[in-house]
Amino acid sequence: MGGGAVAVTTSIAGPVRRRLARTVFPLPWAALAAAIVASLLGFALDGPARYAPLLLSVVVLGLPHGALDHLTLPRARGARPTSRSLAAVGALYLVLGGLYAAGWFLAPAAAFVAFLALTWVHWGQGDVYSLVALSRETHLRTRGQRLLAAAVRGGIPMVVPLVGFPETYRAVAATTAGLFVSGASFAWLLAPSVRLVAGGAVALLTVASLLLGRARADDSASRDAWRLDAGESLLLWAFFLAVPPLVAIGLYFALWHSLRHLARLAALDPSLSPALRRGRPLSVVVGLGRDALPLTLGAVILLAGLAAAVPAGVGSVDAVASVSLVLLAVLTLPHVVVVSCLDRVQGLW
Ligand SMILES: CC1=C(/C=C/C(C)=C/C=C/C(C)=C/C=O)C(C)(C)CCC1
Ligand SMILES: [Fe+2]
Repeated sequence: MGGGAVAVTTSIAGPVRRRLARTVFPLPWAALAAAIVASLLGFALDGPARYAPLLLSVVVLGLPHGALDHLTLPRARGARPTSRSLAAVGALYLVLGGLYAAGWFLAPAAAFVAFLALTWVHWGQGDVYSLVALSRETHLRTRGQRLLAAAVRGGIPMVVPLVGFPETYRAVAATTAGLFVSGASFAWLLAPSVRLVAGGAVALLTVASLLLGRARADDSASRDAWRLDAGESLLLWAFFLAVPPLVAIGLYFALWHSLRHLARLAALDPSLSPALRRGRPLSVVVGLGRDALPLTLGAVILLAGLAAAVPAGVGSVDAVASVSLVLLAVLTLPHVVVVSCLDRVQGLW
């Protein structure tokens, strides 16, 4: 793979790193494994309850994980947010979010496909950070390896549900685009060739990334990091193959992506470092929660505004879930810009 070795400058001190790793890794593993077992045993949520994990994930950890974007970059640079930096993030959200929101009204099917691509990139980049920064010594040594790992980690949640549950996948796409136009069916998603090519590509990427990582892991610490990567990759494959997508995406978004990002932000906040060092999780949660509350509430108000604005109206729980997805999409575009800047500041790429 191209690119020289990159050294990540996350500067998370050893004890804090270990503590964060103990929070961020085992809990979601257990939850995902339990969901796999429950699904294999035939337990399934029925009717409107199917939407509960997704809707809960949006409010509980999902929106808050982005609601700190205005504080993130100054903190990563060791500075305090200024009115200028706050205005810059506000303008970014207004312009990019506004343009993408207009895109949903003008070309909803394309906007949905763009959302899948955006999520692929973003969930991939988030996982690469955790893999690199929370391990003692990473096996992901080069930029090329990290790009490959990002393609795998973002690709699994976006593609594997299509392999296992094509009809649910199609229905969510059609309902979401259907908020804006009638007749969006997304029937092409059901074509076996589409599923085979997409699923096969992500499977090949997974194998390639793990083989390359194994070859680059040349000491015991980086071999541990590789084992964690391999175990997680297999867990995610099994999870998205076995667990119905509305439940799976909800659990993943809250307990995997958002929790990891919040842990990353906790390590940046100087006021939380005593609590992190001493292992006081409640103080960390309260500290993060306080900072995230205003803009989480702002986003809930936006959700109500968006629900009122979509042409089809919102009269059912699946439409509520779809409006939430559109809001997530619109907020995720500027969020990806902030997180990509953070990746750069922290030397991830
Ligand atoms: C709900 C759902 C889907 C899409 C979810 C997406 C795209 C979520 C993105 C969330 C983001 C970007 C959160 C911010 O970090 C799929 C895969 C179509 C399958 C059916 C269920
Ligand atoms: Fe995110």
